[in-house]
Amino acid sequence: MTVEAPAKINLRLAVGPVRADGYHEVLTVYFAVGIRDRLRASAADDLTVEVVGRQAELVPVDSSNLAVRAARLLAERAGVRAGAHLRIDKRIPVAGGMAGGSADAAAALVACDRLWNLNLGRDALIELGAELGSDVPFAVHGGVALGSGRGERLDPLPTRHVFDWVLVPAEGGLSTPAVYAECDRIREETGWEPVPPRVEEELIGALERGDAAALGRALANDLQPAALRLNPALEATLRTGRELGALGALVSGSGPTCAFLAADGAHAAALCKGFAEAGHTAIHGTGPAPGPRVVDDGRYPDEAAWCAAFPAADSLT
Ligand SMILES: C[C@](O)(CO)[C@H](O)COP(=O)(O)OP(=O)(O)OC[C@H]1O[C@@H](n2ccc(N)nc2=O)[C@H](O)[C@@H]1O
Ligand SMILES: Nc1ncnc2c1ncn2[C@@H]1O[C@H](COP(=O)(O)OP(=O)(O)OP(=O)(O)O)[C@@H](O)[C@H]1O
Repeated sequence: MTVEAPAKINLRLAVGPVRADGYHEVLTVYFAVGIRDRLRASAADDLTVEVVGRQAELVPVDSSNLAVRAARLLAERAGVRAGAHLRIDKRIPVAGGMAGGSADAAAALVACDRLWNLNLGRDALIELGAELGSDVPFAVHGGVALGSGRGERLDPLPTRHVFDWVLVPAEGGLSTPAVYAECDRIREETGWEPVPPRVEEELIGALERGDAAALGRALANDLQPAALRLNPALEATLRTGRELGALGALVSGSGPTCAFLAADGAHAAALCKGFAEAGHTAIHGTGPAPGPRVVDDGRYPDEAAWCAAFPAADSLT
């Protein structure tokens, strides 16, 4: 059973006050982008994991792996034996703010649900996902959605439009708790008055209309100042993208991956070329991408529909 699951960008990440449970109240526009990890689950007596691919050496292969935790939780709740060997092929930057671990957890939920013939359905898997991490429910959901609470409560935001992104991973990762803590420190220093998080109408309207220029102007991330303070080199990456003509530029989630919005596929290819000349790796990804999909022989079962909905091929420069 092989499943591919996409990465995410937060088009808007509004961070409110810290709650009693230590999490921050957020309002965020999640957007699934077509850079995917692939997870194969095969029948086995115990639960084991191996990781191959980009930055595989940075991913734990013990019980702390988020995909292993997901499979174990699913087995517990369904009352079945947790028997599976998981093989993860990483392409999503690790600790990059693109929810790679959450994508693997979502892929494991979908793959093991099939492998163990549970047929729990997507809503039940989304609910289980919330126990694994704030981003996991969206990783199961895919597409575009408004996330609230600590990010786990989802309202779909349907859009018929495809957007082209250029993602620039950074050297090293950033720890999500460390970035939220830095955000708190900055707020304390600057005397921030707690306000509930909100998402601006301009961004929702631009998404609905497929207006990439307006969407580019509306992108915003409240964690960005914190990510920039922890990794000042990102400032230059964002500047390079703007100088190359990106419609919008921001740090993705807790960073350090930077996301740049392009007008179309050709513009994205030109931005990738510009970044490569400036010495950066750049990845072209389109979206909104559907959530985790079972793949068979490397092809999506409904590939014709998939290609019609998401015409531009995702490519690695
Ligand atoms: C930055 C984002 O990726 C934006 O979507 C998410 O907020 C992070 O989601 P995630 O990686 O799934 O994070 P979790 O595993 O739920 O939480 C990790 C840590 O991040 C911090 N955290 C996370 C989510 C949230 N709403 N407030 C927080 O303060 C907490 O310190 C928490 O202990
Ligand atoms: N399957 C997994 N893939 C990647 N990292 C994992 C996985 N399981 C556990 N981890 C650990 O989780 C840490 C965060 O990884 P991840 O790639 O999910 O970060 P992230 O993309 O910044 O997360 P988010 O965007 O949800 O905040 C890694 O440093 C790694 O040690």
